[in-house]
Amino acid sequence: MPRFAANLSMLYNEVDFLQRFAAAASDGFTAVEYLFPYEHAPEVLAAELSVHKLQQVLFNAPPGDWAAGERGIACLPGRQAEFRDGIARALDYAAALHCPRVHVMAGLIPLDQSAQEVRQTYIANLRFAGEAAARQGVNILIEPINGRDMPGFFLSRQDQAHVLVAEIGLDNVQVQMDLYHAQIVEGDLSMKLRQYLPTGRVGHLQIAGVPQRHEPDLGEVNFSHLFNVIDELGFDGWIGCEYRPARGTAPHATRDGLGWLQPWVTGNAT
Ligand SMILES: O=C(O)C(=O)[C@H](O)CO
Ligand SMILES: [Mg+2]
Repeated sequence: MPRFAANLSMLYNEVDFLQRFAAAASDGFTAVEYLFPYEHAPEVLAAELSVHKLQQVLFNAPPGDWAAGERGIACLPGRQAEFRDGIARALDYAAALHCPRVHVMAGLIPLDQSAQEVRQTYIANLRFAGEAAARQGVNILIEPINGRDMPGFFLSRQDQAHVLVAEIGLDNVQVQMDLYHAQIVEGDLSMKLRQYLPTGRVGHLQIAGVPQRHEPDLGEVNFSHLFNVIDELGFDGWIGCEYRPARGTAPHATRDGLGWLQPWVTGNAT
């Protein structure tokens, strides 16, 4: 049976961030993920996890200057020192939160650098991150993101991510396969799952309806079918529910949209 984690950056925006842990737990989630923990002290987050009996399964390394439009710095020549500091900070949080995965965003392709320099910078940075993370038993994830939501992002396709992971060459550097982005960029999701999950190189899945990034039962993708494929393939990781509830921030907007999840937590899925 697939295991689902609530993405607290997108779900439960009807309440403040620190209240989202309780909301997710009361809806039956046993695991959470979110983009960035850094506005809160690790012990505050750890207390929320502990009180609500939740596991932290994923968060992101510092992405550079998000407000200025940066979406990671891993591929940016000249930012290696900042990248390394960010990995150290992320790993401190991972230790405090007992979190086994950190997503490292690639960044937007810098147009004033050669493609070769950008690629080499990315690979060297990911090797650094992977080696540092391995020392504390953490996996580093890289995620292809669609170019409509993030124009110019360095990483957009599953095949590109798997080539890079092979070249980085560390067991603990893996792919975060977000089926929302994958459907927009390349489609053929069942076959892509069948191609990539058996490699053991996919460390985390994420889902959302396409094209509006609402609940997975809204839109063009048949997620019930995909959950059965994921189950059949024996994927034992987590599936992050990384969508914006269609009811927005109305009271109980997230809970009222969770009907799609019920068969998968009660064992009544077909
Ligand atoms: O946007 C996504 O799909 C993600 O998973 C990133 O962590 C943040 O952009
Ligand atoms: Mg994602």
